[in-house]
Amino acid sequence: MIMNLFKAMPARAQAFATVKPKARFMATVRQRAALEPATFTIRDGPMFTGKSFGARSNISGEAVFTTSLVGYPESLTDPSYRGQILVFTQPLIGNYGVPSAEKDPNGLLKYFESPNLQAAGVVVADVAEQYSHWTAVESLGEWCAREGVPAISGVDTREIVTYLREQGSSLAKITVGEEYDANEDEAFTDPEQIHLVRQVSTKQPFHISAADPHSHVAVIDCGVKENILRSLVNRGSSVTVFPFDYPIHKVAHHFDGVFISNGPGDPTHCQDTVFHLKRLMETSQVPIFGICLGHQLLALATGARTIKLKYGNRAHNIPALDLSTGRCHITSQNHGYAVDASTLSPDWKPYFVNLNDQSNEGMIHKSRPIFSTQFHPEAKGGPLDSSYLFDIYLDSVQKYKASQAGLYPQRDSRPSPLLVDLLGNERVGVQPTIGMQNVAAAAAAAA
Ligand SMILES: NC(=O)CC[C@H](N)C(=O)O
Repeated sequence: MIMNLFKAMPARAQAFATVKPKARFMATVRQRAALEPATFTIRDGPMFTGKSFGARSNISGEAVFTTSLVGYPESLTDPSYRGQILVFTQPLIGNYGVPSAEKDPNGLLKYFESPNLQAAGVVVADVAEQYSHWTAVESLGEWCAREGVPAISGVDTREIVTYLREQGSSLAKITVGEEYDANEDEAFTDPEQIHLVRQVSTKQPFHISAADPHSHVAVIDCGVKENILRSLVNRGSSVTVFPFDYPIHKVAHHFDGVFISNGPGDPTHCQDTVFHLKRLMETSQVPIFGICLGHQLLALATGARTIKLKYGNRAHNIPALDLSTGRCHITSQNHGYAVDASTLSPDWKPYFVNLNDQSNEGMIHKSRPIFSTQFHPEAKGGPLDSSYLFDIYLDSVQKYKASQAGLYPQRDSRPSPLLVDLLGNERVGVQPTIGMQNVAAAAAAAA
């Protein structure tokens, strides 16, 4: 083994000598940038000094932690992380690099959950500068720098996470450069004060056709993960994706099902969506499925309440008990809010419960095909234990479609050319994340 390593060395040295001068120069620039000091400061809490490996800019946001071991490209492109500084408990992050924004035959991103890096900042104990994977096109540091997202390594993430567990999710900032004066701070930006869904939702409807569609679902985009669209389209349902505040109840009769996506921030910011969902359930029998923020919005629409958890659940291995079968599923999660199950109205019952902290993990209507989950059945990253929920949903969608055949004979699963031919097939006008200052500026500009 040792002999093999020695044998490999001259070959590596030789390979480096053949690297083009420009590439060598870029590598040196990157190395220098990587050596720059950076700080991670928690408001009213400790400050940690480390090294910058991302963009040379300062940001602030809500510091949250994830205990997921893999899946950093998926997590960091999940729009639900918008405005958050993500602290990884897994100590070595970046060793398999970052894939490309390549698309699949349906026009959906193959490896990312949205086109851009969504988190406001990244905190790791140890970043891998060398990476290796067949899908990788760049390093985590190169990606963060290109996307304008600051990142810090060389800090004790155990201490940070212990603090966040004890104090709860906290406002924090990443500052890059030699001099840091805690007193000269720009204010800590609080993403809770910003309507983050408005920033990540498509500005206009778009359409993705399944190859041989059996149904057509309307998706309310609050920051939809690409794998939710893949999960529907690959199971044979075309999707038309609507902005979060689109009056969905006015167009629902064109569709066989309505789906409510995940998304960032406080669910109570989306009062328009909540009102439209309430009207939808009053005026239509259409099957509805909601995931994460979608679950919280559906709950608000039925009159239930949401609460903020101390530090949330962000992991790929959280046990959720299906109360209808007694089976436990290992689930992928990323949320800071939860539905208060004690406020569910009599037509509803809890569907799943979290076996770690007993928080609500889903609800189901007692007689209609409407349900929602706090966890992510589409995973990415995470286990696919609960992906069968998409099958249950699409079964009810097809049943509903059959029951409507007499009422709407003109409707077929190839959506009306009038409705969708004019639509594009990707998210429209969604801003990349370029640090929380920019997120705040964009919010001010949009107001
Ligand atoms: N993944 C999500 O949809 C997150 C929902 C919501 N923003 C929360 O943090 O609870």
